[in-house]
Amino acid sequence: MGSVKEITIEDVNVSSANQQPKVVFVLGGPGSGKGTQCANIVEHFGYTHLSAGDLLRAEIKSGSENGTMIQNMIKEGKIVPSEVTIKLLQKAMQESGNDKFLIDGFPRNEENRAAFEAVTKITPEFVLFFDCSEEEMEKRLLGRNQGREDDNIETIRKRFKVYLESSLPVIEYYNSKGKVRKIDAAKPIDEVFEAVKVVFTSKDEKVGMCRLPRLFFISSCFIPGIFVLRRRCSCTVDGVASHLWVDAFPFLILMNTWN
Ligand SMILES: Nc1ncnc2c1ncn2[C@@H]1O[C@H](COP(=O)(O)OP(=O)(O)O)[C@@H](O)[C@H]1O
Ligand SMILES: Nc1ccn([C@@H]2O[C@H](COP(=O)(O)OP(=O)(O)O)[C@@H](O)[C@H]2O)c(=O)n1
Repeated sequence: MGSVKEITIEDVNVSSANQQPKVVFVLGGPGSGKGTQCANIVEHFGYTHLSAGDLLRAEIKSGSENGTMIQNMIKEGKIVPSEVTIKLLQKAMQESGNDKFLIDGFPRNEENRAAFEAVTKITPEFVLFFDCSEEEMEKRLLGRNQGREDDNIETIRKRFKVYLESSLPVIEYYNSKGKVRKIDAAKPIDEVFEAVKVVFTSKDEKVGMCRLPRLFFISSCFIPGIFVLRRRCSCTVDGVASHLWVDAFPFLILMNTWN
């Protein structure tokens, strides 16, 4: 742990100066489908997927000095101290070369949340919350077959308890700030992704042309039309322009609100 230098937000690779990395937290119970949907989001929307659990498991494998502690915590379904997980996340962000991140399975408790915001000064764009019943999650975890030490019924029950007691309050915190985008994760994988796509392409989340420039852009398309109409109708510029504006105004408003 001591070998990882303290990284600040300035160290994280961003596409342009003074621009904060865009972070989406992906939360939900164990087995709700976070990892599965993150893979789809990466493919369609160009994010880098950072799974806190995967980073911790890689840290165990690397033989780091924290390995045994992390392994014991995961076996017990407990939450690893924030300091460890945040350093792994920061290092992965720095090495990615991207500026858009899906942070999956983090923050898992209030300590994770507050420490991340304090250290990185990053607040998430939004929180993608996969809502699923325990019964369905248990079935999925027992059938996951990835050889995970924590996918046994005893540890699964402990993870559910930690999720209810520590992770749900974090989701509630972001909900009170209007940041939660809730997805019904009990549906089949394709249907869940359809709902996810709606979130990522909605006009509130999309990074695109903002309203005012868009209005000017659309309006400017009408200027050549005014001259064509004027020639055809041989009437004054003012006359044609006022006609056009009156007729086109509702259309322009519609275009400007449409994504
Ligand atoms: N919508 C779904 N319906 C059925 N099975 C799913 C669905 N989403 C994921 N799974 C399966 O459930 C298991 C857990 O999914 P995973 O994405 O690893 O969950 P998480 O990252 O939230 O723990 C995997 O075996 C995965 O293939
Ligand atoms: N922020 C995090 C994320 C995971 N973890 C640990 O890693 C385990 C597995 O997390 P995960 O996100 O890979 O898997 P799921 O429990 O979501 O299926 C958790 O049960 C915790 O023990 C943690 O301590 N802190």
